[in-house]
Amino acid sequence: MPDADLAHERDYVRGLYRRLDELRDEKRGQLAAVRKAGAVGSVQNISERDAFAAMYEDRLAQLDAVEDRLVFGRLDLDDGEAQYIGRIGLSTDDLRRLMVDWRAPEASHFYQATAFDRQGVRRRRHLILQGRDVKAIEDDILDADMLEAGHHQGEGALLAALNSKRTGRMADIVSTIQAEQDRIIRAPMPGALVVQGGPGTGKTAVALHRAAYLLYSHRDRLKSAGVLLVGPSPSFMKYIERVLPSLGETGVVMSSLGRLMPGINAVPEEDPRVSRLKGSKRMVELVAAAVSNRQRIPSGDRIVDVEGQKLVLTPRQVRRARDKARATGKPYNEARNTFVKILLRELTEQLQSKLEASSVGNNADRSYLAEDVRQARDVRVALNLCWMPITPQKLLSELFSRRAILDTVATGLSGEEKDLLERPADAPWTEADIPLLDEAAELLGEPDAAGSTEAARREAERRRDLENAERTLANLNNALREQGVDGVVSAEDLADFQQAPGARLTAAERAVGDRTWAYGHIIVDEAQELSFMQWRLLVRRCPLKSFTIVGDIAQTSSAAGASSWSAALTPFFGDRWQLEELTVNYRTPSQIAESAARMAAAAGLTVSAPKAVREGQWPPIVDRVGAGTVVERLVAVMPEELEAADGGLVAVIAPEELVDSARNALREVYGARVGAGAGSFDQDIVVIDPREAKGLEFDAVVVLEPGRLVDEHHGRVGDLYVAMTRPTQRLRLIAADPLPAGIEAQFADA
Ligand SMILES: Nc1ncnc2c1ncn2[C@@H]1O[C@H](COP(=O)(O)OP(=O)(O)OP(=O)(O)O)[C@@H](O)[C@H]1O
Repeated sequence: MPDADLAHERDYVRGLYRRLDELRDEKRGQLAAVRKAGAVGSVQNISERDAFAAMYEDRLAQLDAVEDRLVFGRLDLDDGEAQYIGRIGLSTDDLRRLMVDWRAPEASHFYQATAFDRQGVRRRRHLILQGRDVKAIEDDILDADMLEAGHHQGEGALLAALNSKRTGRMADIVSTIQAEQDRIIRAPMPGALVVQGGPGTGKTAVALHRAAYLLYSHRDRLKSAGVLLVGPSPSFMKYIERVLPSLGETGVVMSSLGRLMPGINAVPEEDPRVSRLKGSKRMVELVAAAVSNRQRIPSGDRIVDVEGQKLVLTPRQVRRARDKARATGKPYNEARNTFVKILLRELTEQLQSKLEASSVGNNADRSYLAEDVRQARDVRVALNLCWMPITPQKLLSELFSRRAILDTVATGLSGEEKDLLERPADAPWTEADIPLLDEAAELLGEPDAAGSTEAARREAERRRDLENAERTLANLNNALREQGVDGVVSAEDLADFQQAPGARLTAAERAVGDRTWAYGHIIVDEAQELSFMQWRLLVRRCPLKSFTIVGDIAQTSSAAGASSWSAALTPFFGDRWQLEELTVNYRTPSQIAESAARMAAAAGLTVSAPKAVREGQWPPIVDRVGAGTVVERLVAVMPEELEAADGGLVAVIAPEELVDSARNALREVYGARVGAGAGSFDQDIVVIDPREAKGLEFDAVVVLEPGRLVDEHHGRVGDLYVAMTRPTQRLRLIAADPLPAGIEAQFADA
């Protein structure tokens, strides 16, 4: 009987939360005990205790993170067993399984089974929770025989999720992952997987759940190498930042394209021509030329004074030393050490012969002379002029701010192109500069020898920690097994935990600060926006080329972005990438989705127009208004939009030049309810440009002057397509300028 079913599920779910509480108490107790023991005992004991404490903390954080909707599904199987599916796996003390982690192989049936392909499942049940209580249950009966037993129907867990109000933060979809999405989430890790999908098909959701899945199924490898997730902008990263923690995963490094170089926080590049040029393959040659240009052969002999003796440095000597140093194949700053050593030795020999000849220092100690040469200011200046140690920032800032250098180095660029590259030395770095800085860093290597020694020292220390870790691992794993945490600790984990207290960093934390970190897997969202140079940077960060690449070629708005996957990826992956498609739009109601697709098609954009999963309440609305009154109309219609959004989020997406006036006008009426753009999605009205809107979604969207978003001075068709596909409920366009062709035809009588 249905009500008895509900009572049973409530009871079971109460039991699961009880078990969760028990585990939390247990961890808290263990943590307190370890902390109480304090920092006494041998170094080995203390570091072991630190390791335990850190692991208890991590496990506790994970147990706390899964509180909300801990369990969401149940499968009734052919063999009569009932299997509960939730955010983590839970077992009793005597290892009887209470709930299966959604990422475990057997949980895939929850997402994949259909009436045609039951996969041993008779009934799939969705448990809809409110707090810790089961509010409703919904059944998909896959085995017709079960229909007789009666079943629970509702709006459908998926539709309920899709119709819910947006909060400005993305939520996980773990309870309603659809079969085509699940197949991608669980695809094997090696190689490059490209997920193409139109707007709202769940690409971002799939990317995030795949990160959680890979961390679960390849924990050993990924826990030490880490996963990097790259998105287009800081506001987008903020939008998605809560999803992985809600899935109990905190070990993913999330970065927008402007933050991929540690220590630099780049601003967007405003000029599309600059983005295009700085993103192009030609920059590889330019940066290499800029580096070589820093090695100079003097035009004539140079006299250097060492302790009153005149020594000569000839162009020939310098050339020979340079060639030998280059032949080491080391990066510029590291090869410089060889260059300097050779010339110091030669100058020392010269000094010695001079002293011998003048009989002043016949008995001079050679090492003492070498020190004299090394310390001499003249020598330092002369060597620096030939081969200056340099940082990537200095290299590029001088290249772009001194026309004379640019003219010498950029031989393949036109005058107009060089104009585009020129910028003041103190201008902030833009997103387009980041891959060039990275390219330069790669060619330059460590800026000074001390740095590389430090890196070597850290590595040696880590190797020692690893050996220690292996010794204590057996011990630790036994203890953990007693706590029901199985197989999660590797020697690497322990080595990380055993670092000195200040340096107790997870792989993710260490990776963030290390440009040369090699990730185990990289997930790229909105990947259509990436330039050649950005791809080059990312591939360098994952030498194994294990990538998940999600995006929609039709939504490209960056001038340096891709117009085909093959063109973008072949230079890096050859033909070793696999394409998967997502075909259902979960965000935008069908009337709006179709209107956006017709607009895009009329503008010549090839779109993969996904099938919308639901009908909306409203068709798109178009307001034609008189010149100069767009903002006025916006203010006039806002009450209607807010009412329709019913407490949800309303976004105004406007061409850049209208953003400020629209925001100011709305602020006069709505004050602090109006968000200031990127990262202000806690307010219920936001005014943004299409670039900031990328990847986000809102209950209602008002687009100002859609015609301008497609005109090539302002943006690309992709921008309007992005703007029109952001709403989950309602779309309004306000235009004084002519409407784009594809829209004009649809709303001829508007
Ligand atoms: N299986 C699902 N269950 C519930 N909600 C889903 C599901 N798949 C997608 N969604 C929801 O649909 C919306 C769109 O998803 P998402 O942002 O991942 O799409 P996208 O393909 O990245 O879109 P775009 O390319 O337009 O930015 C989100 O609100 C997401 O939570």
